Amino acid sequence: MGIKERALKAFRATRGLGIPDEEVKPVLHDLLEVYGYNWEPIEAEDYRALIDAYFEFKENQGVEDETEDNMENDGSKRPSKKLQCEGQEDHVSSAITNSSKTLALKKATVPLNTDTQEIMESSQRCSMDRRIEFSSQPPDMQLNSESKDVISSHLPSTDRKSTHDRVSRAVYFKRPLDAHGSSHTSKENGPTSHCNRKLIKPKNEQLIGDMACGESFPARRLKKRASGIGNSGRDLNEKGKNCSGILNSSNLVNNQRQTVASDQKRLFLSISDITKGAENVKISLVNEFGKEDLPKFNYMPHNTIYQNAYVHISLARISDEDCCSSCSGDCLSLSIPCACARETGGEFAYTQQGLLKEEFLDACMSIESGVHDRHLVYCQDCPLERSKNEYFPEQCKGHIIRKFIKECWRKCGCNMHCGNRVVQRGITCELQVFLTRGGKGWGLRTLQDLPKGTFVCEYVGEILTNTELYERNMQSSGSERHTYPVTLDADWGSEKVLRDEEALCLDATFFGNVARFINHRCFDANLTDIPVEVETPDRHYYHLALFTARKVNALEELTWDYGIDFSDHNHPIKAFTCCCGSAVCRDMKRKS
Ligand SMILES: C[S@@+](CC[C@H](N)C(=O)[O-])C[C@H]1O[C@@H](n2cnc3c(N)ncnc32)[C@H](O)[C@@H]1O
Repeated sequence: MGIKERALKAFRATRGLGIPDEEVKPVLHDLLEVYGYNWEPIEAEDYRALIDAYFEFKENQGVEDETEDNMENDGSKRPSKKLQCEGQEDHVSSAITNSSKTLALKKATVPLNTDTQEIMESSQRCSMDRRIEFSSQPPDMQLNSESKDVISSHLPSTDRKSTHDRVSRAVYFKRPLDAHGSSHTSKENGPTSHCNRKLIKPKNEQLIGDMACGESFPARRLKKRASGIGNSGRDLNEKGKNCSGILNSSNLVNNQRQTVASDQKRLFLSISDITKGAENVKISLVNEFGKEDLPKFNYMPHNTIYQNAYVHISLARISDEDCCSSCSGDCLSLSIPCACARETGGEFAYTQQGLLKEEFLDACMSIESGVHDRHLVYCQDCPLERSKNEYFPEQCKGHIIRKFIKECWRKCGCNMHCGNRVVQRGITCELQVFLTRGGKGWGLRTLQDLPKGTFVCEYVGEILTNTELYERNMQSSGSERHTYPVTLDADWGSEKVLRDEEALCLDATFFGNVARFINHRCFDANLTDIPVEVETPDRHYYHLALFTARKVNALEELTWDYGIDFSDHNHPIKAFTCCCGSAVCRDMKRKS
């Protein structure tokens, strides 16, 4: 592997912990010097030595700053830095001092070059006369074998006011359904008063407050080098035990790692993989503020039926018209779109690069925004309305007729690398759950630049009938309102009569994937959701895939317009006060 590639991999690893590249670069420089430009000890154990050196550096930097101030004032000695965590102090500095694994870094002889190229150059300049004292063993940052799962140990304490969506997608509702069968009347020219969105071209969101790692460690070059960067030999597990319930209340999965830094009494909590190995990629979680409990849910990479939902998956149900059995290889290389593409409106939705075609994406977004024709259908016997009561006193507000993507599947003759199989292959982007600022709780961000049309993840949850969701909501107390259900109503406009067990939603409250962390943004969200048919032609069940609506930069929060009508005061469930920060926020209450 080339040096550039190695440096990039190192940045990727530290980015996963919310550490900005600019800050880790000088540390990497120093470490390379220390290890005689041998990358192996740096790369070992997921860059443990580098991560530890970085946090050591941050601590020492703080100590240095304090010392310099103190010495200027009264000439006193450097105070020992103590870990402070929710009111408790942990004498980390003594652990560092007493450690037999002290790494004495010699002062950097290379200038503060901070780009990869410079790291390459200095790496190539490797000289042999460096006198280094260090232990080859990186510190043990891993939690012990008692550790299991921190995710399931805490309930989120964020203000989880109940939300709703009166139109379709992200519907937050609770209403009983006790009748079977429905008929729909298309009223495409009917009123579109509620939630009547205009098409607003998504533009770069201002990153106010949500680039958490950038804020915690300001992106500035490190002017001072710590004299004692390196292995501390500190026992983070011990520290964890001293650090309130967050770390000791549960067992952690072996490969999950928590880092606690005493940076101005701030708790820096990090979990390396909330998916517990269930996805193709690891998805980390960081909390730099220390004021939030961990989310409590079970990570699940695929939708799963809770109980009564009717989702019939069988090869026999897939007719010849619903698959491309005579294809082979990659369907995208065909001159004539295959049968699956014909289901997607006569052409493939994806490009050779695996992105959503711009025209397809724009068409989907314009349908949702209603800039052209909103394609609403109003049910005469809406599954949500069937049992009108105090929870749903109004008439059906209409459902958007949406464009579907149809992916190739098992009965098709093509292979798994076929370009018409994107969503079914799962998450490939580098994502991170982080604690947002400004009242939104946890959020999701990308750690890499994402071009427009990138598949990010699907919205995964328990498949519930609307009745089951209603019953769930009835059982939950006011403070535990479910705020994660999404109605699968993209095909409710068809002539098909929907039985209760076919009127479905996805609830990610207890079981779900990373999409449950995606916050709402009015109008100009950077993600959009598109229904995807994969394993069954029955469109009352489908996958809800989230794609980038524009180019999204690394570290930007990923957002999705839930479609909430904040002005609908009649709705039984009060929407949350929107803190999306969009210039076109629909929550007038918030604006005023
Ligand atoms: C699907 S969850 C998103 C993840 C959530 N922030 C968390 O901490 O788990 C939806 C909930 O997040 C919060 N939320 C999402 N978007 C918001 C926004 N723009 N303003 C305020 N709260 C928001 C609301 O409490 C909402 O009920």
